[in-house]
Amino acid sequence: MASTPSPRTAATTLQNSLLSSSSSSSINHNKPSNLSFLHASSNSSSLKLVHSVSASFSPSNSSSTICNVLKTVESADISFSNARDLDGVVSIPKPIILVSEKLGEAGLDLLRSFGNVDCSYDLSPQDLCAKISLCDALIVRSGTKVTRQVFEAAQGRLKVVGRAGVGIDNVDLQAATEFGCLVVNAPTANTIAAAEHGIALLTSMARNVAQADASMKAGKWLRSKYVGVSLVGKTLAVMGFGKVGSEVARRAKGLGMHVIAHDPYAPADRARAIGVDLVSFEQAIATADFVSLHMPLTPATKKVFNDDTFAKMKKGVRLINVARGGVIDEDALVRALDSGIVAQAALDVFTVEPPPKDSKLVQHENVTVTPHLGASTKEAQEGVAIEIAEAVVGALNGELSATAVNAPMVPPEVLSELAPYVVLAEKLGRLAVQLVTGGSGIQNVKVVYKSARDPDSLDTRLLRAMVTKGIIEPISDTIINLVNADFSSKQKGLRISEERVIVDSSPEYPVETIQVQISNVQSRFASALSENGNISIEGKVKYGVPHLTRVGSFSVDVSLEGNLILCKQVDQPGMIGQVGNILGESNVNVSFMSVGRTVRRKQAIMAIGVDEEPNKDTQKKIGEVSAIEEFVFLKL
Ligand SMILES: NC(=O)C1=CN([C@@H]2O[C@H](COP(=O)(O)OP(=O)(O)OC[C@H]3O[C@@H](n4cnc5c(N)ncnc54)[C@H](O)[C@@H]3O)[C@@H](O)[C@H]2O)C=CC1
Ligand SMILES: O=C(O)C(=O)COP(=O)(O)O
Repeated sequence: MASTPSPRTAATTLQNSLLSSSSSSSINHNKPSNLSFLHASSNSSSLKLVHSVSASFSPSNSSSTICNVLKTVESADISFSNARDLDGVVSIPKPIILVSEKLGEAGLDLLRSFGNVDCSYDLSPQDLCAKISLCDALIVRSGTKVTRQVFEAAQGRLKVVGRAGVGIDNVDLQAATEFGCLVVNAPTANTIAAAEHGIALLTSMARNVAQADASMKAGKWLRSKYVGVSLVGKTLAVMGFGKVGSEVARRAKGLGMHVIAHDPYAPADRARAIGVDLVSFEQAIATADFVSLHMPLTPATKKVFNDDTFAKMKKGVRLINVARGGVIDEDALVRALDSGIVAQAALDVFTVEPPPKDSKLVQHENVTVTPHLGASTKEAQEGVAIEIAEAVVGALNGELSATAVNAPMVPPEVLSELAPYVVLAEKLGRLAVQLVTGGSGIQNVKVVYKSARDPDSLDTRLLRAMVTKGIIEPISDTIINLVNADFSSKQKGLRISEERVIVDSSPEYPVETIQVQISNVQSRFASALSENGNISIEGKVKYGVPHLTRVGSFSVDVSLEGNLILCKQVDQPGMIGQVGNILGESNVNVSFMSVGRTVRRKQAIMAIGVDEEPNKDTQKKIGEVSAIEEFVFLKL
């Protein structure tokens, strides 16, 4: 027997729907597809995995506006097939995790206990693209470039990229977000290793350790050539006062150095606490004897050390870089070394890694180099491997990792509480879009949450993302999830606004009702228009199950499971029987029925939940019932 999932499982299942998997009608437009994936649905107590869904869809222009493709949505062929094992539980194949660079054993063990791990080091970009469509997760260090091409080649399967380290400049985050792929990193485990390497480079550079060692090994004994400089009392400028930078500062203080730092985002009190003055960029570079770089590589920091900046430095300054090669204009550094502005440089990182063998910078006699070893201690690599394995496994389980780089962090307890509302939000979005007449064009959607809770304590990002998913996923060529919902809606020219209305009910429940309104469109079912001319549907969660409670200005009450027929009719006896008979004759099973009316004996809306899709003939017969003014069949 299928057991009732625990709240944790429920939250995880929900997160899968939010993050890692497609839901009931996810469709890959790029090629007709037959996909198997998890679908979050609800029963009275909690969420269950219920369906494997196969969907086929013809290609469409992904840049088309919603109006151009609504007709296609209406004719999409979506078929459901259960994929349960003997216990009625969906069997899920183990995820495939590609590890493209050396990772510590403890992390690999953790990954192996969860999925099938493919350690393929030194893949060419072409080989990576060829493999990636078979992988659910990819773990990299700094050597693998995770480009847009990689996400394209993944064809929607890649759910998470784990960066076993800090810097994510080798991952195209924009592309990851567009493709709905979560990126997580391991930001803490290599901090000390990087800081210690920075100090190692600082001290060995000051005393010419590497050069002296090389010359002795070449049979020389050059004591006067390698006279060094002392550190005590010298000024060190730490550029980027984050995790590594502050640990370098702490250690340099211990060496008796005067430490200043530049970081536009660092709090002054944190610097002051370890006796470091935060100063401007200009002041830092103009006064320092040693400059140590610890900022990330971003568009703002690219080549920030260039001819102009070197010209402003103290003559004879010494430079250490354990951050990223790209923050330095390397040609300018060679010029600064040649002119003596920079007396020495100690570099662990390079614009291109490995740098060309004939690199003037690497070969320069006043430069000490290491091949990106900052994070390479046994301890750091074990720590990083565990940190990233946990983050990737969590992400594959649908959890939103605390180290997510391109998605909001949502605590598990919030996810668990919102679980049925998230399903409701997606279904309302899916219903609302089907009520729009093909070709009308959707630009403005408003989601109204009625809740007894203080608006500040209600996190609606998940709900908004799921309404968005319901609306645009059927016409999108990518899976929509929490990572890419906002991006995808903007790209399609869709403006989704939100309103929170405080109601006088129990704050025990996060949301009383969710209403989805679509304005300035025509509807296939005129009764779905409210007084102000907007398509408007509203739902609520009852006993854990999402229900449709309002269509236009009519109240209804039907569980949002299976499919739905909405009929507008004259309010008169016998209507339920007539329509029920027609459906029964064609073997369409009715799961729920509800009638809502505005004025007695005048007009009513009948909402009928059906397990199967009525064929054209059956739909025609319903339309021919004289008291029925209009009706629409909607897929949930
Ligand atoms: N060589 C190696 O093996 C390693 C290199 N790293 C690199 O070191 C860098 C720092 O790492 P963490 O300290 O862990 O990161 P972090 O995020 O804790 O610190 C980075 C700091 O740089 C600051 N920053 C951003 N833009 C800046 C700017 N324009 N000017 C000055 N400061 C700026 C941020 O406010 C932040 O405080 C990263 O680029 C990372 O990739 C980290 C670990 C190992
Ligand atoms: O964590 C970082 O940012 C690093 O640069 C470490 O890189 P690596 O994992 O050793 O290739």
